Amino acid sequence: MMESALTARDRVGVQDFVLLENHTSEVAFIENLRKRFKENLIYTYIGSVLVSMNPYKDLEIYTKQHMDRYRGVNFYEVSPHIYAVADNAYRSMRTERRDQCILISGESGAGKTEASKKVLQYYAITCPASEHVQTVKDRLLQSNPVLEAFGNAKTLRNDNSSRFGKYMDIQFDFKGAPVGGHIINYLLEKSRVVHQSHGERNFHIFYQLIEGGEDDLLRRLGLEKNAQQYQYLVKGNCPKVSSINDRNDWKIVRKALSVIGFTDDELLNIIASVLHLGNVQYGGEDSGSAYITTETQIKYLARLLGVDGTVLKEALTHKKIIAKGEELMSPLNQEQAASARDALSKAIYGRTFTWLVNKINGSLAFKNASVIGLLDIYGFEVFQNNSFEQFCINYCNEKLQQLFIELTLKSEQEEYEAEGITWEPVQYFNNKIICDLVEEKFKGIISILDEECLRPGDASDITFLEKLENTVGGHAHFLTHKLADGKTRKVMGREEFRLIHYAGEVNYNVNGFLDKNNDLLFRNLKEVRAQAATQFKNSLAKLMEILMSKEPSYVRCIKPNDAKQAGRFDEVLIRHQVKYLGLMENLRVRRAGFAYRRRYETFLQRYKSLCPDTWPNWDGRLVDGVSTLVKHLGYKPEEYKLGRTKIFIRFPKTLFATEDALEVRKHSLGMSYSQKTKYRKMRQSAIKIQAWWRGILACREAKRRREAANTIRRFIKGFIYRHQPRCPENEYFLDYVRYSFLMKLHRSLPKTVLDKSWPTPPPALIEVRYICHESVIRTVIDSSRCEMRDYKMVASEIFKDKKDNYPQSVPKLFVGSRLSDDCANIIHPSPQYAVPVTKYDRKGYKARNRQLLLMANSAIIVEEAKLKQRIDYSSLKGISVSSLSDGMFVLHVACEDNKQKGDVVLQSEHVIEALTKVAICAEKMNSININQGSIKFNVAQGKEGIIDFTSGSELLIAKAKNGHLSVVSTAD
Ligand SMILES: Nc1ncnc2c1ncn2[C@@H]1O[C@H](COP(=O)(O)OP(=O)(O)OP(=O)(O)O)[C@@H](O)[C@H]1O
Repeated sequence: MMESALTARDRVGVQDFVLLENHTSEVAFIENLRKRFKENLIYTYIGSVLVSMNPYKDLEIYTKQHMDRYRGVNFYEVSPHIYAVADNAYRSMRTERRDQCILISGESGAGKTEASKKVLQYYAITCPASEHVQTVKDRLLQSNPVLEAFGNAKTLRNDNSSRFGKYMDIQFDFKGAPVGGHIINYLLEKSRVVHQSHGERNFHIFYQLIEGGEDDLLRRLGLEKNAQQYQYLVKGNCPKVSSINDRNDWKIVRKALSVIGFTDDELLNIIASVLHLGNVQYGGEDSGSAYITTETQIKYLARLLGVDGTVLKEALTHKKIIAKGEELMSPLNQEQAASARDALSKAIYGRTFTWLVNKINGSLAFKNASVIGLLDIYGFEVFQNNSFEQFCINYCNEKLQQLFIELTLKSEQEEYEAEGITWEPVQYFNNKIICDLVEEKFKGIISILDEECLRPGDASDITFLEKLENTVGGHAHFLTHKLADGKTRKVMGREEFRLIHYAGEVNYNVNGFLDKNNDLLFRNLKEVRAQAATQFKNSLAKLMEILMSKEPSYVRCIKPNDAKQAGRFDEVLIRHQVKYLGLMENLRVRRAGFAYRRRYETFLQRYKSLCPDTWPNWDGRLVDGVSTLVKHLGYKPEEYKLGRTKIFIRFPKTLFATEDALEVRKHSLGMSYSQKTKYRKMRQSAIKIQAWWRGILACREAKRRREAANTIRRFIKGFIYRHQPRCPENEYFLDYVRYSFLMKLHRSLPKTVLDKSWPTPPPALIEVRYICHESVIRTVIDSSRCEMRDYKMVASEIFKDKKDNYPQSVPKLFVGSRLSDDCANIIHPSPQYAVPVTKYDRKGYKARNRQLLLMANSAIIVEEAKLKQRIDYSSLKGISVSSLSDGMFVLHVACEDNKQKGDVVLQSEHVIEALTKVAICAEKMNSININQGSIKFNVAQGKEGIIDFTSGSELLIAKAKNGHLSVVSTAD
């Protein structure tokens, strides 16, 4: 639980930044990140935002056990994790029936793709499934390697960098099973197809095909098994990367393509065509016109693309112009032809990518579903030289920040309203002003760019810059070299304009702005140009619309160093990202009012021991309990507010003080319950023995005084009658013997209940026998404890990591009998064990007065008010139970036995214990099925019933609309 981790806050930091005392201090923020990173705690919250540090090493935190730990539990009960975000979104979608989205941002290499993969895996493994669903799950998971092959590349910053923004919808049916998906791609970095910087590569698929492609295939495509042969693959001088195995990846991609349903080789023809296009070379005529010198390439291209070679040649050396209303083909010079060729390559690749995404969407399509969207998009990018791409990416981030602020403020405001707490205005920077500067109609930068492309005359990047100066020159967030003061001029180029984004200043070089992303070929140049940025603006607007309609969760990824090294915390780099991710602004908005809020029951449960009025239990209204508690703790009125269902605490220090007080209190409570019980038992037996001893002593004294004269005679007579029942003749003698025995016992009284060294009592003494009897009982209890320990081992084998409420059963004793909590059942082992249970029928009706009795070596008897149902161990065929934390279980009974009335559906508070005992008594340890989703069972006369299990906030057992028995289990 979040609160319990606070005790170690000095060492491991706080797991929610809202608990930082000085929440406006960037230094404190970074220090907290550092502490946690050092302890491999890569996840930290800012309220409900997850901050994730890339560990650059495999941490053991993504196992099935981890997934189980996060299933159906409250966000704050477990340590921060991407699974908590995934689970929270899933549960909100299920319970509130609202579409969700998870926005993952961060700079290249910060771990966005890994995070979205973890979310997908979480759903693939933990969500219920059917056979049909399995295919969809496979397709969803397999779409990843395909998209990565075509959309990812090795860059200097990340060996597997996504070179496109991705929004993916995962669609779930009414049962919560993933049944479909939909992907939208943004901003594919097409320029990479034709050019790569030093140390970088083209998209993975090219190398995979060349390295891994079968000989036949390569022959058909006219390719050689050598990446060095291809102009488009040699620019970065980096064909091989140690962390990438192209040959293996090829196999994975081929398999994934077939799972998604790509059977034809059309796709590979296109990939090969791009490589051939790259090798098309030009010569120059005297007139300056370009001609093609590489005929082989044209031959392959014509075949692979299914076009006429002559037409293709003309298209690669000419452009279409319209002169005096007539279409004419005008020859290109060598340089123009080369760029036309590259533009064609980019266009082909870009369209293939979109086609691929559409095809994947087709294979995943599903209607009428609830949706969780995953947006994985580059964070703010600031390089030495920033161009059109950075402009688009940063604009996108600006919009996402605007959305974040709007939605966080909105949800804070809504929560305050729902709780009846007055909203206090929050001071924050609203970046709408920057969004407007970029996107406003007619006056915004994008509109000006469109206009410049369309206007007649010689428009250029520089005229665009001038136009910007004239139109938005006075804007507070815009600057150019010309408009800047002397100092700023020194750090700005003449071809640059500066935008003061929410995250900081960025200078953009206008060079190429007009040309970027344009298909130069086959189409009217200006028409196409004019759409470039607007298209992006529109698709971004659509994305914002999609996101606005959903409830968002945020994951902010941070890269700890540029060297891709584990354990290295580069403070400068991290500070930079904290700034560009807007994390301090996030924190400010989240901390504007109250740092901490919890539901009354949770708060009271945790801290009730700190106030005598609320400890051990509070019987009144929860709000009054909390109010009494915090008053007792001395909270000042300005430190907290009580809402309808929650307490709001303004400062972390108030919570810390409470948590520290709890720690002290726990120590003072000291003695555990079991120690106390043991002590009490020992004390009781000592008192009993001492009382006897005192009585006997008094008796002896009296007798001595009264019968001194007869002592010897009585003693002898007593000895003679010693084997007789107590009578006047042996009374004196027996008392003496008893006295001596008890004296001996008194001198060496056993120190613990476990001590078995009781002296043998004289046979005739009833009282002493009783004492010994007790000792025997204790011995039996002890041995039964050993037996219970063995039972615990069996329980662990059956349930550990398989059933959610197994961990809760671990500290609880498995007692001999839960009905009569004394020793009777142990001494008279019939029934051997008894466990209280509730019996349910198919429709969810309960039977009353029930107990499950396990008879030694024979049968299970479910006793009810009117009838007993007996199940012989031999007819018990198996046991089914869900993997969640409910207490339902089904005893499957052989149907050929006519005496039986079908399977028995039971529920127990002590389900782990009950099933362990049943399994052991009936020797069915291997016949317990732990199911996810649902359990089928037989009802009398061959009818069938189904129990569906889901997790939710309240335990509920009821008949569902579909006739099934629906069990909603809670986390605890
Ligand atoms: N949670 C993690 N555990 C272990 N390693 C990780 C984790 N997250 C990221 N990494 C490592 O960091 C590398 C880069 O991560 P990833 O590809 O997810 O970054 P990204 O933010 O998607 O980058 P880009 O924007 O360039 O695509 C991964 O290949 C992996 O080696």
